[in-house]
Amino acid sequence: EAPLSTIGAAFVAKVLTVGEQTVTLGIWDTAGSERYEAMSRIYYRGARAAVVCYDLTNSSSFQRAKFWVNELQNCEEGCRIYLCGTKSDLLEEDRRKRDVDFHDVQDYADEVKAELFETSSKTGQNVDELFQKVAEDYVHFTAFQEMTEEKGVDLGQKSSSYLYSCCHH
Ligand SMILES: Nc1nc2c(ncn2[C@@H]2O[C@H](COP(=O)(O)OP(=O)(O)OP(=O)(O)O)[C@@H](O)[C@H]2O)c(=O)[nH]1
Repeated sequence: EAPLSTIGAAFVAKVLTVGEQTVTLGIWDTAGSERYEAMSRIYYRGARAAVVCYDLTNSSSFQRAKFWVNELQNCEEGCRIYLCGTKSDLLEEDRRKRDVDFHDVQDYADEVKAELFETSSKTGQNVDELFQKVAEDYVHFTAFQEMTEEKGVDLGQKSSSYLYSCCHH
């Protein structure tokens, strides 16, 4: 069956483990099309991470992904960006289907300080790895930053309540 287009956004929570901690990611799947542009903004406001997807077999989708990366960089300081090339299964079938060069995207990712993953929702390739990285980065960078900046935690103290309040144990 053909999947339906996203109208507005869909939400899913994903629970992951990073070391000793359990992290619950709240994931909004927003529509990438121009038609819903204004609506998508509502959902990524305040986001700590954004997975910007493009189709590896369609170079214009990568141009569109760059638009969203710019948006995020301009509007959401503190939002980590993950570039996600989709449909990698099609490239395994036929390499000639690749329309977006891996190294070009890697250079761009370095430039905008984004991570890069090539995934397939059909085979599941690299999907868990992508979300695991999002959760790990959240724990390593964002949670720590928020804990020190917003709560003014004394770094000399061994434990803080912030991580406990934002992550389940
Ligand atoms: N072969 C293959 N096809 C895929 C993959 N992911 C999505 N597709 C196909 O690509 C088309 C679009 O997929 P969607 O997941 O609806 O794409 P989207 O960008 O979320 O679309 P909107 O919800 O309208 O924003 C569908 O026909 C899917 O079957 C994949 O990993 N491999």
